[in-house]
Amino acid sequence: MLESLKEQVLKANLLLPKYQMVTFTWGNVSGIDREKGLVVIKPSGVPYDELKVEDLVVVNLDGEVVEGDLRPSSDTATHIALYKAFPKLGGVVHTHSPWATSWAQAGRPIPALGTTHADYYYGEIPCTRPLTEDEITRAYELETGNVIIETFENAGLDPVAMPGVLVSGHAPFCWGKDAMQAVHNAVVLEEVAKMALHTYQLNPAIQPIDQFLLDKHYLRKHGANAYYGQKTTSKVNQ
Ligand SMILES: O=C(CO)[C@@H](O)[C@H](O)COP(=O)(O)O
Repeated sequence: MLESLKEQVLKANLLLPKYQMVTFTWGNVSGIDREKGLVVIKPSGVPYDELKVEDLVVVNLDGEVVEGDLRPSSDTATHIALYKAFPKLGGVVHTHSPWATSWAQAGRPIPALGTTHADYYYGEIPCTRPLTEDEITRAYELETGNVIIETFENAGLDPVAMPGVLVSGHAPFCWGKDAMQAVHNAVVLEEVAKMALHTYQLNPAIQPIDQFLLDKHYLRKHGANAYYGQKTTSKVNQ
């Protein structure tokens, strides 16, 4: 069951150490089959260099294991909450990548300071509020998902145009149309977080880029008339 999704989720998980997004067993990637209502996710605590496709765990949207001998990621409830709230998500990734995690630990959103950011994130990358003691003790992973959803609802953010978030005091979660795009967005977030910190060191007074530059870079890759790369329908570069 779900063999092709399992292969993609395995491949996506193995990109995390390749791109130095995780240390030890930190992080996790999942993918969803929305027709079946099933999520394939990394098993908890398994070293990436030992991870095999048969180790992956399949859970339903209640978080119940329906296939697999190992326990699913400890962050499974967060992944499921995001899939339920954001119907266009096909893959979710959580990392502790150091630069993005530094911004999350500082409780600071990452402003769009340049076009690298604008190419993937349509504006400031939000940081959630801290979880309350009750949320942490009662249902930590579920409430981690809920605080992300709350952050997006309060700010009126589109999770397609903003494919990631910083969880205050914790680390980033990213997503995409599938597990591979989710990891791609996580790698970009880490790069953008590193650049932003250095940008502020060079110029503490720097302001976010203007809306017209943000629009140009985001929409040339993701808009209805996108013309970046070789897969677009537009024939004319604006
Ligand atoms: O958020 C964390 C730790 O704070 C996670 O990244 C875990 O480190 C990964 O847990 P598993 O997916 O192996 O259960």
